[in-house]
Amino acid sequence: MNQSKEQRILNFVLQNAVRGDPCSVLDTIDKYCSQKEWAMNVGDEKGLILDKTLEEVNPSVALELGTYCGYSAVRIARLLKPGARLLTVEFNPEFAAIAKQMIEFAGVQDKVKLLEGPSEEIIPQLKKKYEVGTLDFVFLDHWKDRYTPDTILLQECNLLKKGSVLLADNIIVPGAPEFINYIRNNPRFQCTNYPSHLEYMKVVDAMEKAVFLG
Ligand SMILES: Nc1ncc2ncn(CCCCCNC(=O)c3cc(-c4ccc(F)cc4)cc(O)c3O)c2n1
Ligand SMILES: [Mg+2]
Repeated sequence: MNQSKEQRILNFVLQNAVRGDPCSVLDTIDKYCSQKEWAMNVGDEKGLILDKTLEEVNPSVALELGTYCGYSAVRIARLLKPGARLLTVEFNPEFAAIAKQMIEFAGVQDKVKLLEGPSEEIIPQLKKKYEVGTLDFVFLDHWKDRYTPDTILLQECNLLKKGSVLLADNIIVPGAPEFINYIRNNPRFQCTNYPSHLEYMKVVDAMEKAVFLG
């Protein structure tokens, strides 16, 4: 049974990156996915926008929707202050297994909790089952047509507070037009667009930041 692309990415990291060094894991994934096989990691260019947003917010509790191979989970966790934590949601069991190993190899497992399941099921469990009060930061990188319903669900579950920051990937490609329409016309959010490029490609993409005004 031949390997999946995600397994090949993990193996390349295990063989070429430095265990316990998150930056080397990120650089190694970027090297593989730009030179050998494209994959839907947020990547190095949009990754810098993610980094800058995280440094502004300095979250105590962060949520990621769509873990994939764990690239952005490692990227986020490496910037978290002591005691801060990331909850990351992935419903594909094969991807979750890959991401778990990636997160452990990078040495950020103590900061990251990987939750397996669809966001629509996990979000309503965050307060009681995962002892979340409110979320300081949410990275949306899962099904693009789930960005809006999950943003509404986060509000309904009282998981956002004044100042909570959402950052959404792939505003142009694959695109999240319904989310953009929802969030930019919602007076409870202050939006900022960050033009960029699709990971590892010369294709235009963008990220959208939305600050919850309470
Ligand atoms: N509800 C729920 N709950 C939890 C979940 N966990 C996973 N999922 C499903 C996530 C499925 C993958 C989402 N990501 C993308 O589709 C994506 C695609 C591209 C892309 C592809 C081809 C192109 F030609 C160009 C661009 C680039 C990106 O950066 C992307 O992030 C969940 N869903
Ligand atoms: Mg993405």
